[in-house]
Amino acid sequence: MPFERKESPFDNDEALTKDYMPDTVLGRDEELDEISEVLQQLIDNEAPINTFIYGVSGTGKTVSVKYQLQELKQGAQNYDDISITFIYQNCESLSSSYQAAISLTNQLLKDDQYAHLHDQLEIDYETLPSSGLPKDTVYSIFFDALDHLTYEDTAYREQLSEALENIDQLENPPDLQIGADELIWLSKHPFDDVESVPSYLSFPPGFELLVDAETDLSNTDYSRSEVLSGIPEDPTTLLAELETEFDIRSPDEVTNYVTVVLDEVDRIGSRDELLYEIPRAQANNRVSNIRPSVIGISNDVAYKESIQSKTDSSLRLKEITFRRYDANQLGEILHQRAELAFKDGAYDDEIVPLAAAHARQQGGDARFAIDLLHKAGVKAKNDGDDVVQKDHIDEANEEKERDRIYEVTSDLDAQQKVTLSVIMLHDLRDETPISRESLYPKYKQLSGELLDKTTSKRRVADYLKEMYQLGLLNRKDNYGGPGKSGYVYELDTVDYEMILRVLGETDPSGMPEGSDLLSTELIDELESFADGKSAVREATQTQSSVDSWK
Ligand SMILES: Nc1ncnc2c1ncn2[C@@H]1O[C@H](COP(=O)(O)OP(=O)(O)OP(=O)(O)O)[C@@H](O)[C@H]1O
Repeated sequence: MPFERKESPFDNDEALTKDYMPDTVLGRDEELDEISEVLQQLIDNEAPINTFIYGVSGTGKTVSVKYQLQELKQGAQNYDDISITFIYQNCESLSSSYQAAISLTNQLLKDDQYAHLHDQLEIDYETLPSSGLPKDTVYSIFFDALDHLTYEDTAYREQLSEALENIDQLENPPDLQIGADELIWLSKHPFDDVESVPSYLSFPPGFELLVDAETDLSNTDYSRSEVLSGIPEDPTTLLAELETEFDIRSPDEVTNYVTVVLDEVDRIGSRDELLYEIPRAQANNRVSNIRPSVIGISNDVAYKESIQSKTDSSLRLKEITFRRYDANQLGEILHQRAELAFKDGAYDDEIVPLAAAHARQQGGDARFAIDLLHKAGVKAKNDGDDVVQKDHIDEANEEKERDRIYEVTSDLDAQQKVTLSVIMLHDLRDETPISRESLYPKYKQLSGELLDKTTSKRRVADYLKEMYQLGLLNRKDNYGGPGKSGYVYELDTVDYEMILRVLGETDPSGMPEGSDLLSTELIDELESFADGKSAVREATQTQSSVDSWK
């Protein structure tokens, strides 16, 4: 069938993608203020504050930080005594500080605006290899790179190069054969103080001889005037003259701030020393040209606690907490996105509060809310509907819930899956909620038959607790006296089809080869349940599908 363009409710579906950067961040006034308080230090040219931002998923941490950094960048343009550089790193796929340092360094090495680093770091690589280098080497390259993110190395050099091209505008222009890099270098290394010249600098012939011989050229073939013909005798004065004539701010008058943002920093786990090394880099003499600081972002509460135990007051670590969105805030965010994403009149206004309510139930996750709108739009398009309606949102929500449950369930190991099948069996027999004690005999039997081994009641209690924490099971208090489990369990969302799919998968970890977890007993019970359902259905003439058994 030839492809033909479909009618679509979308005007700009980009506005519902995960990397879309909104013009305004809604409903986060307090949090934005707290971030701006931290960043204000840089505008005020005062000691930077290190920050740790915590909040559950989708509470707008990343978008708020990025938004405020943009604002700060704009604000900073009004002040020429500060230079501010940010580096953003998502640590999602990194498992140590070593990897984070490599990734950050490579990000800088790949960035055209920092092309000077390739010369200045004097490393043999275009980018650092992902493994193989000693940790100390990686750290020293990384901090060296940070130390070169300065005004002098960027804007100043550019302006100076331009000034040198127009040097004939000076009253007494010197006859120069060197560029901005050499001039800056010379101004810092008077001839009698020079050990070696970096390989990336290019001086006229004879310069190195002059350097080696210091001021005495008697044993060379060069005369001093010959060598100095392309080199200013007093580079410091020439620089000062160029700065004044061409209105260039001297690097001595500029403070360089470098802020490293480590998003999802909990992913680098316990080997997270970078988070502490960056703020201390100046005190530990790892950098001398910049004032470094760090912003760590995480949604892991356990990580937040570990940070608190590792930091002391010398770190000046300010903590900012992002609260969950309420339904109104989610509604505002969704309204903003829906207006951008959908064509005029292509969505029913009711979808916004409905999607907000669903997302609120998911813990106030804005990412979930926006994705719901996107999925609903795609559903409307595929159904050939001009307008996105409430039904599309509900369907999208169910689909997302199924995906979520499938994801967590398929990660369970074989023992946990057997426990899940036992709960399902009891559920089919109307015997839930059920206690650990009551389900243990069936667990023991099925686990023995299917997996050839059983575990203790205590382990089964652990499985139940884990599945409760994953949101697969509901749990109620049912204290049964000393030594008895205090809880009873039942399935949270009863989607037998999905559980069967997970149980039927061939290779869950811990399974003997060639078997699956669908016990004959479970299948029989399910069949009689389905028969019962169809009998009820026939009797009541309802249209419910076999998929929604319960
Ligand atoms: N206040 C807001 N205004 C507009 N868009 C928002 C707002 N909050 C979140 N979003 C959007 O929701 C999505 C998730 O936000 P963000 O990535 O900032 O959350 P997060 O708290 O960093 O989540 P995680 O911890 O999972 O990384 C993004 O697409 C973002 O643009």
